[in-house]
Amino acid sequence: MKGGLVVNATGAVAADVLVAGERIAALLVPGFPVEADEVVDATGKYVIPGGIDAHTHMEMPFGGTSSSDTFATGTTAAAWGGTTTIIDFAVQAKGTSLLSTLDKWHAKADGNCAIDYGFHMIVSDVDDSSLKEMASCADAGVNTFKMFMAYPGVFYATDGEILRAMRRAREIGATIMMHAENGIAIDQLVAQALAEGRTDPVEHGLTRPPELEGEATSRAITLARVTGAPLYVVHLSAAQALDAVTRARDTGQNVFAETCPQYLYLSLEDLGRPGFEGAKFVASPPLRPAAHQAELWRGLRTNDLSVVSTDHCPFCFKEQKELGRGDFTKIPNGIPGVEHRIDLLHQGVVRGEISLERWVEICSTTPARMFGLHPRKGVVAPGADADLVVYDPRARQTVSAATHHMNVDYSAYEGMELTGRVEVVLSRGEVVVDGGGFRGSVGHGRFLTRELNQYLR
Ligand SMILES: NC(=O)NCCC(=O)O
Ligand SMILES: [Zn+2]
Ligand SMILES: [Zn+2]
Repeated sequence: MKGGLVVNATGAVAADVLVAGERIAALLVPGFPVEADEVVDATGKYVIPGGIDAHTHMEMPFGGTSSSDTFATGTTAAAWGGTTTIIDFAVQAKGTSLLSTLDKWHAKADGNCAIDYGFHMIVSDVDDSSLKEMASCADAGVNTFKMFMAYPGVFYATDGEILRAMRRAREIGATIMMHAENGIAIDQLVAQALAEGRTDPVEHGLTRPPELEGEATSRAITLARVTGAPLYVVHLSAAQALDAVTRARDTGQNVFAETCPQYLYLSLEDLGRPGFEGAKFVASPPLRPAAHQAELWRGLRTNDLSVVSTDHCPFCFKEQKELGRGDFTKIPNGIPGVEHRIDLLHQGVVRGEISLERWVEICSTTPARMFGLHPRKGVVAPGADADLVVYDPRARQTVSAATHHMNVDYSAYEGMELTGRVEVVLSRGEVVVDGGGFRGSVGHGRFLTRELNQYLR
């Protein structure tokens, strides 16, 4: 790979990148003579480590349907967008074991991914047997466990259950990931809305106010402090929640948080689009009033938000979001985005919200460290996997469902004009995307057993 500007979280340098097999062999002074079978011209472009999307939901069962990307289609779309690793959520169905859940997710994903992948585990039953099995999951390379303070009757865990799981996480060196919304209070607001005949998609946002995300985030932080467990707050959307994370981090507590592109670029106004259009934007936590966005960008700059993941959870507008016409509570929750995270965050660089290095850090390096993949992933350096992206910072593109590769019939970012585009993508040394074409193969992606959170060492 010749002529590019190699951008790592630690700095940018003009260098040629020599790949041998699946790994990066050397960074060379530009033009240093070397024999190579194939040369990728990166002149005038950035060479960055492949993106790591630490929060996706492929083929995820939800409300009687399933998210519309399979591991094959979703990981292919991710590759198009410069993401070379995903970490997806295995979902424990109530009454089943964590290890059988892992088997189930392996059966879906193994041999079907175009890029490398790992799993987190959603714990739905907090009982003696699940708590015991958390250690076996960690041994199997899955040491991050998501819990929900929302969705009573489905995934919801009580404070007592959260406390127990956190104690166990602390014991085995695992991290608890939290969906922090006060689901009990939300259910009351939802019941009131339905009783008053308020059924449109915008009600999804109005019945999940940001204060209830702030409250749940504070509570999760308190429980984590009491148990000494590290906490990773997923899909943080509200300024109130960010305040709580900032305060905890200022005291030195091991609290980390991610946000998602939808919370940086979309707002409650989108949920309120005319007719049933708003259903395209239903996810939990909901999109917030636009004023929250500046706070989230601030959090990304100050590292109070450490990671940007997509929470990619696509449901087709025509057949799946439709399930909630006339009752917003039945709209499957989730927004597609795995293909556009790198490009959307690059707009932050273009607008001066974040530096070039910070873009790489939040999209690749920190997720690699947070989820035990560094230095194999997340860095352009000798010895690392040759997961590389040649990024053209000056190309222009318009996002559209007509041209995206995700298996979903709409784009939440339809018509958005972006500066910058992924040009070439390598996954472990194989060219998987080259200009206008996909050259990868489903089945190339390997399961990644993950080590401990490297911020805790
Ligand atoms: N976020 C969302 O609405 N759907 C995916 C499941 C989750 O992350 O809570
Ligand atoms: Zn969640
Ligand atoms: Zn999610």
